[in-house]
Amino acid sequence: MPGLTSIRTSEGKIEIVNQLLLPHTTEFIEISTIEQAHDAIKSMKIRGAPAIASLAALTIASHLSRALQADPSPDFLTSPLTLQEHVEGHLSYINTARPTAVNLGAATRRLSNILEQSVRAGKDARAIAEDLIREGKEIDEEDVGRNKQMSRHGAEWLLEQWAAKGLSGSNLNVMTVCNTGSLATSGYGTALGLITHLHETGRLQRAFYTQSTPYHQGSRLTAFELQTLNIPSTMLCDSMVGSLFQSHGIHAVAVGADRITRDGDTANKVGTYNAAVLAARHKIPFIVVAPVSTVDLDIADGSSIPIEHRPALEACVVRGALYPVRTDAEGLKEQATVMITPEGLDGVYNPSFDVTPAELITAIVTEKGVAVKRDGESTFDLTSIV
Ligand SMILES: CSC[C@H]1O[C@H](OP(=O)(O)O)[C@H](O)[C@@H]1O
Repeated sequence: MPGLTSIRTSEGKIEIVNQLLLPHTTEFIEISTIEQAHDAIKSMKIRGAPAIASLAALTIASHLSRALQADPSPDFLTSPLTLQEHVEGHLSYINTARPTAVNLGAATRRLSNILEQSVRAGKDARAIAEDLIREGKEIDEEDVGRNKQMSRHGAEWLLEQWAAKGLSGSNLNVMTVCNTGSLATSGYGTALGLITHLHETGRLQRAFYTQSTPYHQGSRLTAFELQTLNIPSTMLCDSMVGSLFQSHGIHAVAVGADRITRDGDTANKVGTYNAAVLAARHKIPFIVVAPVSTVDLDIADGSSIPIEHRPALEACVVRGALYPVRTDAEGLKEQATVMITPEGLDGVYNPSFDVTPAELITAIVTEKGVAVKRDGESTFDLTSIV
């Protein structure tokens, strides 16, 4: 059975599945403007670093396709420079939707570079728009093949590690955090793609995944994907990772990434750092699986990664009721939304990501291959995989 999908396009129409409602409701929403794409990303109707990059790129392409077909043509198609100003404005705007995942910025920079090259080449506005449309669609279309490549690289590397330990015949138990499958990408997935590849090649014993609260990417999305793919899986609460490692033979932890710095520090769903510390204690290989577009060579280490803090309310709802309950609970919903004061925190700490230092990461996998640290090194040289 094919995997689930985050985005679908037909006759120039873009639709996303509203991931806030999954798995109990599968509702597709049409995205036809940059503003709608921005809202969908910011409100997490669509999420996952590669998926939000694909939506941004496809929305720009769709916007320009409609402009080329409009009669009369919109003013911004009057000249290359008016087009460049118009598109750069949209790229800057969509880039503000969420700060941590670098893929969104990588996609908008790629479109900006094509725009600049086409303007410098002396092309007319319509030809430049056509270049941007092609590139925007390419950013989405290339994702699935890239994910299958990195998944194979990661799975083969992991099997080699265990074969070297005399476990060549064993199937593997792999734990993951959050959702990094088809719902987080344009298809197949990254870390969940590695798990899928092991399953497809008969080398997976079982997938384990954390709930990944408060959005529940694990219990709502990863669960849905693994069950759809008929992959044997077990869910655990975020606080149970240590207990799992104490009581079960886990052969690896494979996670995605939202931003990987030059030295290999990695921002990913909050709870990833906890799992990395526990994996190190239990000597379990910890693998990051992500496309090259997630690597930010402009940032030396994790201290410079912007960490998104989500609205307090998103962490305060349990079974439909609001928590933490305060004795002065008058208008708690209003209080829940103002618990994080402009000056700092008051009552709810709700970062969406954390940073795992390179020293806790065993391998980083992209579509170009696998990088490991040199003996005695605590950071990576990612040159061979970017
Ligand atoms: C391949 S998805 C990468 C990354 O994105 C997720 O975050 P979110 O659900 O908030 O967009 C999670 O950190 C995944 O590992």
